Amino acid sequence: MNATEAKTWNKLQKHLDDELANVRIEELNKCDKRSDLLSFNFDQLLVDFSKQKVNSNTMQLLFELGEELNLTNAIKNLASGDKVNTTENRPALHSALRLNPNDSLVLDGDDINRHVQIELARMSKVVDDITTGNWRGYSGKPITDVVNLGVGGSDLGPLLVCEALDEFKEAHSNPVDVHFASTMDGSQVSLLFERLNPETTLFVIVSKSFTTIDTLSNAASAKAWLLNAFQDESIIIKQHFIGISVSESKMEKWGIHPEHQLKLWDWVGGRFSLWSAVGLTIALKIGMANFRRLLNGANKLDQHFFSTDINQNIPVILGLLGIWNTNFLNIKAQAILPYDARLKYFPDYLTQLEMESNGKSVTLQGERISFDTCPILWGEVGPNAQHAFYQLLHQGTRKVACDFIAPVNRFSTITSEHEKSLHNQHLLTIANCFAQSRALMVGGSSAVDGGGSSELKNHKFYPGDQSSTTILIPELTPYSLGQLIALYEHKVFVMATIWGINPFDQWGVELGKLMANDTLRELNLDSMTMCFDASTNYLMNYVKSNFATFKGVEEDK
Ligand SMILES: O=P(O)(O)OC[C@H]1O[C@H](O)[C@H](O)[C@@H](O)[C@@H]1O
Repeated sequence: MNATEAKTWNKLQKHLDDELANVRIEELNKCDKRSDLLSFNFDQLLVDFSKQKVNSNTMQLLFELGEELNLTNAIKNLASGDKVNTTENRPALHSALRLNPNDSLVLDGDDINRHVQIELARMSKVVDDITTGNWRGYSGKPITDVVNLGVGGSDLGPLLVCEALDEFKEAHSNPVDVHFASTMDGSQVSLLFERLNPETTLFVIVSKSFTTIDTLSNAASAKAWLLNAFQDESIIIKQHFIGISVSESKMEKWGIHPEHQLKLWDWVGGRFSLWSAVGLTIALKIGMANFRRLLNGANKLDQHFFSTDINQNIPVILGLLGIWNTNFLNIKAQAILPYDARLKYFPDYLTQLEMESNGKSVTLQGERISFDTCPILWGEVGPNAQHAFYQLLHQGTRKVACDFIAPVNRFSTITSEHEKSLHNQHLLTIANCFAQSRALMVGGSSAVDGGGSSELKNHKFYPGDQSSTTILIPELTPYSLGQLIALYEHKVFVMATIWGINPFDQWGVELGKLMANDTLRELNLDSMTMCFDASTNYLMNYVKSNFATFKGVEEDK
């Protein structure tokens, strides 16, 4: 059944028109009992939905919509390894990557947790080898720097977690610095080549498919850079490259030594893969024990998602409210606003997670859909965004749903003046977080109204009534971060289920890649042999005829 054909869909529309269309969120918050209905506490998470434009009837109807569209069943199917990724005919079992070591999950007669645990043990050995100084570069020196070469899901997850958990850096006997290079343009690797020492640099080629040109071109440049320093290719590849992929044969073909190949499985989507060996750089930075804590946090949230009734299920509610905002309140944009600079990559991570998963317009049955799916999602560290795009949130013409995210405790050990000052900075940040969500809700003009004529007052008027959710964690730790990420993973699935789309494929990224092949071939020719469209022809001819150096160079074999 198409979402809009659900009886409850129409009921929700009617409920909005009858009960809420002319009610401001601020009005709804005049009831003290609101938090009983809309604030949810689970383990490390406090999720407060009370600044959403809903009342108890809305919630009831949203749960009914979930029932009508078989949400509980869909969750069960996801958890048990059904082939929910229908266009690729496979399960989506990222939750299996964070099972407890003694759990079992049988798929096609095979306990897949056994494979997961074996791979984690292999990953742990690699971490040990590197961080104890056993792993040596070509000249016999221990590794000092590890570069993650990957893009999309093979970059954003590890990057987010490494940046967020920098304070959990483990004191190894041979500590290493981790770096990330993703872009195909070579800018990032070229900077690293200037800074790093080839003797002590190890590259981790992370690519689920091991065909992604962005990553393979960075890897080729890395290999060339190393060979420039030391000419024995077999030693360079063996001692300076690790591969992480589903495809052992492709890693093999590239030359990755079998012991330096770490594996994931095709039932892990790229943007859900940080929990696997794809998280090697995370484990190198924070240690295997902390990596396990990250998995445990996510696992705890999985258990909540898989076993809690939908009316108490936090990812379900987050997803259902996403549907309400998108399809009923007509809110087409979602801002992610962490009030902690350690979470600076969280908006980028969620941009891929949500937009690549749910940026779809075809149902699971292959029919075009007639309603909106994933909103445009973006974000920035909240306090900085206050000085950048909050103007639009407060006074623009568009509705934007906002997620405010903050750890409650920070800088709480106070033994010196500067720590006291840092602690106060944290309180200031939390005050801003709460004040901004409130200002977005209540709006008004009085507080900043300096008087003057009525025309002048307009520019000081804040319409308010912007919907937001506030998510608090006690503090940012591997465990709480695991829960936070898993919360959004499951929210994405909930929204996809209601919309009836497949969140686990990404066919939309293929066309541009194909076209880039022809384009590159033509750019390498002296004159064009193919006719593209007028605009592209013009651009191609412009660069070819005006920039003499603009052509490919033969790479040394
Ligand atoms: O891990 P890889 O196979 O190299 O894929 C890297 C990324 O590129 C693809 O084009 C997809 O858009 C992403 O979902 C994926 O994470």
